[in-house]
Amino acid sequence: MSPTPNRSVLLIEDDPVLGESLVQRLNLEGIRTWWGRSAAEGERLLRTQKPGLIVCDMRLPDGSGEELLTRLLPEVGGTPVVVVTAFGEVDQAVRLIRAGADDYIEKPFPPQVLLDKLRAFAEWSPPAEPQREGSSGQPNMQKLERDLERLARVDTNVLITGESGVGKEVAARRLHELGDRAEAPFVAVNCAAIPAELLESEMFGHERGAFTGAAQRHEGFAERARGGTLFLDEIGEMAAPLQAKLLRLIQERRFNRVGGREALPLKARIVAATNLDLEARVAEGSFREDLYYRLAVVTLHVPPLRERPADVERLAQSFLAHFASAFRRPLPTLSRAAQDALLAHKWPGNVRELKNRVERAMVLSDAAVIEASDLFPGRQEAPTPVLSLADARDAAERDHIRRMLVRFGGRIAETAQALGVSRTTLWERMKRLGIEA
Ligand SMILES: Nc1ncnc2c1ncn2[C@@H]1O[C@H](COP(=O)(O)OP(=O)(O)OP(=O)(O)O)[C@@H](O)[C@H]1O
Repeated sequence: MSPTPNRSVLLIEDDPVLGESLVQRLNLEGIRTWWGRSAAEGERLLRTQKPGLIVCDMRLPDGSGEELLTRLLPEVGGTPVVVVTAFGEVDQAVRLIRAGADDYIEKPFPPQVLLDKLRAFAEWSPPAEPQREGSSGQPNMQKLERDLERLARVDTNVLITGESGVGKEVAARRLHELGDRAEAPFVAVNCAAIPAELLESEMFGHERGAFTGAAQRHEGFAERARGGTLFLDEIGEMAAPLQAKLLRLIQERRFNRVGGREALPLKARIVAATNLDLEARVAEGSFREDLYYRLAVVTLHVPPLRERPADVERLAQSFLAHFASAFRRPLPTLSRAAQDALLAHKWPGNVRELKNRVERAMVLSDAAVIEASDLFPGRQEAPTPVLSLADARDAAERDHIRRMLVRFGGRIAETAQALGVSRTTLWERMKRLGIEA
């Protein structure tokens, strides 16, 4: 019988913000965590507990993590050790890996990175999750849907990342609707669109007479969100002075209206989103590290549309239905060439671009069938390549199998059934045609 995996962590880390967000996140995953805030405390915990993994920062108030680990590594037996280094101090980690540590992480990093490392150690592999139909039947979107359902039940801050137009705000709204806060307001703030000098009074509100022109008391976004969700979009664009105020809001869950003496409680949950590389911003000093750790207790990544071909088809159909109803006309269909063109496109503007293209096609054409040229006007038809009959047959077969795999979310058994062949035949055909599962 294989031993039960020891899902527990000893964290030796003196930074209260990083430590707290890691402990919170690990607990959320059901992983028992001991937190030593100094080298001495870490050593005591190591001798009294039996952690399944040790995560140790290199700079500790009462000594260096390197000294601690060099001394203790011979004693930890097979327990994996992950070293946390400051940005740009990788050589120290390399020395420790030579001395027996198993891996390292460079600061700043969101808690998810640590979880991924944990999973990478074989005994940490999480129990297999049941396959369920999510929003699209594709593994990455199923995972997003599952994460949203799970996170809707807790109150942790969430940072949603992904390219522009992938649906970060849609994900944040879904998180809001799935949880207990659904009846309360969802207040979205575009941190990049509001001028820096107005953002404070817009975010926290102001008292009457707080500044010239403040004729009335004004409720800010934090107050208007009540017990709902305060969604901070484009958080990476927030100016430094406001970052400090937001940190206070998150830490103390209190805020003052501009010109107000009374501290008001923050009742809303904070969900932030960014399409920038926030870790890089932290490393270059334009985004506060402590604020980053507070916001990114859980990071959810929404993949780009080009990695979700089944969503291209599903969303295109739903936008056709949406605009047909908005324009009060019968639901058009997509020609075969239009479907192919949608799947071949790289979608730099993601779902927003798809929505715009479908809307424009329906404005330009009131035919019952939408053609590729309606979706991609001005695009040159590719000249027909010269192919042998055998190669043309292979190309058509390859395209068709790929499309059916997309339609059935990559599930071989269902795809084979729809194609009227056995699973073995499908596997063989895919191998011959160079199609990846
Ligand atoms: N799953 C979806 N279903 C229907 N519409 C969607 C979906 N995802 C995104 N959209 C639509 O695509 C557009 C962009 O979505 P959204 O604003 O959520 O993206 P975003 O990632 O927050 O973009 P940005 O980074 O530019 O703020 C919106 O019009 C939204 O309604």
